[in-house]
Amino acid sequence: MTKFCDASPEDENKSANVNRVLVRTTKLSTVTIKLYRLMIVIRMGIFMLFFKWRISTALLMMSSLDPQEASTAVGAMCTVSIAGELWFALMWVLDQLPKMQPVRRAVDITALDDSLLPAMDVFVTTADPDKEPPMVTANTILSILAADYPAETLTCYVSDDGGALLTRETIAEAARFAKLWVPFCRKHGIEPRNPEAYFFSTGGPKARAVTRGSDYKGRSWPELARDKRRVRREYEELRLRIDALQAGDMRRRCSMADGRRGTKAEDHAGVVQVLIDPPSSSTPQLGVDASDLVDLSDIDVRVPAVVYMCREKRRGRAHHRKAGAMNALLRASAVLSNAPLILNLDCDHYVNNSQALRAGACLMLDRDDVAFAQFPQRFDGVDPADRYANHNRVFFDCTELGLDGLQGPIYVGTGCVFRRSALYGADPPRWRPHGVASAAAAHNNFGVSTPFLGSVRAAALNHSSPEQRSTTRSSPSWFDDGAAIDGEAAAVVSCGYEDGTAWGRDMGWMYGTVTEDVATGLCLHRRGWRSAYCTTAPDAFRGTVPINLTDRLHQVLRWAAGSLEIFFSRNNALLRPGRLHPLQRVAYLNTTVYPLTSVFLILYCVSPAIPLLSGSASLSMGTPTTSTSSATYIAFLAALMLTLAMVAVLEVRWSGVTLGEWWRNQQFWMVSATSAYLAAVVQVALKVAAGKEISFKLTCKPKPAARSGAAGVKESLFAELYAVRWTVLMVPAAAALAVNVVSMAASIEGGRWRNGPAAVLALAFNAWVVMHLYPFALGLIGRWSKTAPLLLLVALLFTIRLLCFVLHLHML
Ligand SMILES: O=c1ccn([C@@H]2O[C@H](COP(=O)(O)OP(=O)(O)O[C@H]3O[C@H](CO)[C@@H](O)[C@H](O)[C@H]3O)[C@@H](O)[C@H]2O)c(=O)[nH]1
Ligand SMILES: [Mn+2]
Repeated sequence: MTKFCDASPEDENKSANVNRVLVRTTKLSTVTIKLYRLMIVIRMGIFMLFFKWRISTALLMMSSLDPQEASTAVGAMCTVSIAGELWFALMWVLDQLPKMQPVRRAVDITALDDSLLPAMDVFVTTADPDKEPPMVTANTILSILAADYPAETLTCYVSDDGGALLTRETIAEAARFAKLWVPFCRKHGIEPRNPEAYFFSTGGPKARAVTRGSDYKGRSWPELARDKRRVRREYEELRLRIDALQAGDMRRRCSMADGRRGTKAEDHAGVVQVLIDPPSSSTPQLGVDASDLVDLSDIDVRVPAVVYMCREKRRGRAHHRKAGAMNALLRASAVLSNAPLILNLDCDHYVNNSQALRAGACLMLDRDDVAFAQFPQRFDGVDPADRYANHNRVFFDCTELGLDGLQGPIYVGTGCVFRRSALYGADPPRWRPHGVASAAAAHNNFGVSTPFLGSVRAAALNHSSPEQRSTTRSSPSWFDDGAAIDGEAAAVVSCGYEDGTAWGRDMGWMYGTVTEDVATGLCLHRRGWRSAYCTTAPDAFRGTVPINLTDRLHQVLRWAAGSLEIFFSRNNALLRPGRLHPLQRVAYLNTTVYPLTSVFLILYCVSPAIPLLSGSASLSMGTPTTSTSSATYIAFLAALMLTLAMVAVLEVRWSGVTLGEWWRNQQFWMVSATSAYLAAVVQVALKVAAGKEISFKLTCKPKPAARSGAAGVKESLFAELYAVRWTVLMVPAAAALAVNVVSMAASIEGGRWRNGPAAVLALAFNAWVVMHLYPFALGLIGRWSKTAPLLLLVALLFTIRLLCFVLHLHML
């Protein structure tokens, strides 16, 4: 019960009306972290020595070259390879520096005072029911409605960017089922509150249903089995109904020759429709004993409000993808519930821990300069080997923790709680010494809607006086004037609303990039806001991932292209730093330039082949110094590799990521850097040079039936992915290594190696590449038809890379 127990200057702006510590922040300062920092510094030192040596030898070699020889080719080659090495070193430094001061935050939700809990609007985005199964969306909505948050302060907004009747009907069905599901969850305190995950245990290892009495948190343990059976039967009926809706939708589309979804998705009217009205008062409404179903006497049966939104879209008008949808949601929700906190979830990310919303609220109440609290993204249905590095653990468990020690984690889309006032372009309190700016007066920034401007004023007021946090509605009573308010809500989602305003530029979610998340977070950080990272156990939210290589590479491509778009926009982190912490700026620079690595990587690999092909410079650029410089080079490389490995091991130790996960990350980095990143560079080059817009290819979400948790699932579920087991794939890898060993042995002459060190290094490198090739080999077998051309291209690049690297060594 101590107040501000770790009172550092950072804690000074804690909210005054919190009398217990909501959030405890610990700086990691173990021996491991100290060693980690030391190793990073040592490795940077080695880099300096290496480059000093590398550049001076290159200059020396060029000056000693016979001018008859085509020294331009040699010069170009040296330049390219040194530039490559410099770039790789720079990228490593940019990646490591922001990770040097990680912190961990633990929230204490029991310290929350329910009466101070701010209202929360949850935004769910959907775009295409063909790629995003309606059943997945329905489950997400149900998990939100059943979350442990006061029903009268929670509202679920669902955006339907496809303008599909199917989506609207699905949400309506889910809303109907919620009247049973939500009280059932409350009665028995079950977890997770996503029916599919609860009944069919698809939620991964930690998210299994309560099966032991000791874990039971509800009120009538003996009744659980009976109630569960009945609710499950209802749920299965819901599934059938939604399947029938989907089948009907299919028939409808088939009967209309040109009435495909594509045309409707890009051209439809705006709709805002309240599907469940907000519960009227804050006193729990108790249920009755409906003996044929579930006994709900003494259970609060109120269900949070549900609002369906489909913003207007017209052909030829930019709709700005997810960012546009989020901004429309921001305005529509302002007119209706105007909650000070906003949670953003993609339609496939459900609430896995019913306390997650409270955890988010803790972080926001703890400090008033936090614009958003990002949760780690966790996923179901990833194959146990995580071949495509879908879990992205190094990012979520190292990078984001490191950033939290600076100015806060990067916003990466789904699973993030926002402060509404921050999204309206307001400065954080520290930079606003003279009270709230009368931003709401600026019509030209916000657009013209009287109720909306009123809500902005209410939100600003709310931000300055925390005691009235939970009552912020712009109108005295929500939906008093139902029809008028609905009409106004529809007006703020019309496609012309944003014309001539600051939406997408200084307000709301940012436009101009396909990764609106990174850009939006960057803009908030630049204004001086900070963010916080919120890890919970069990995982707060869980989502789905692309399960085949094609979809995964498309996703990586979109992220890479979006990042580069930010780099080449007015949001460039280097040119417009604003109030960014210097290391935060480094982190943003890293997140926006990384795809360029592919260019250096490929040039680096191909450059040694150029003189070979042109025949200008002989392979033996040999000078008497060959063997010594080759040995020095190898010594440097060995030191750099060794320190890299040590940094990795230490990183793995402090963060709790496994070495396997770290390795998978490296592997998939190699895969992406030689394929998707290069494509992203080309896309962005086309955009910068010719104004060709980058498209947003929606990720396909697997259907619930195909989804499965990582633990205890038989591998047969991944039949398509696992045509061949890993062990079998060891064979070609071992063969490749054997070939190398033999060729190395063959290079022994008279008891001495010709070019021995180079051969050893080539061997090691070969082993490395072969290991990276693993995921490809697996993908190739699993998905031959769809990914073959792509895979062949990448495999070709790899081969070139391998050959060139070996040649490169021999040329030194
Ligand atoms: O025009 C569009 C396109 C997409 N979406 C929604 O945006 C979300 C993300 O799309 P998805 O295809 O699932 O992309 P992912 O790569 O899986 O998503 C990650 O990366 C995106 C940025 O590229 C972020 O927007 C997401 O929040 C983040 O989870 C989904 O809910 C979509 O329904 C829309 O609402 N309108
Ligand atoms: Mn997604």
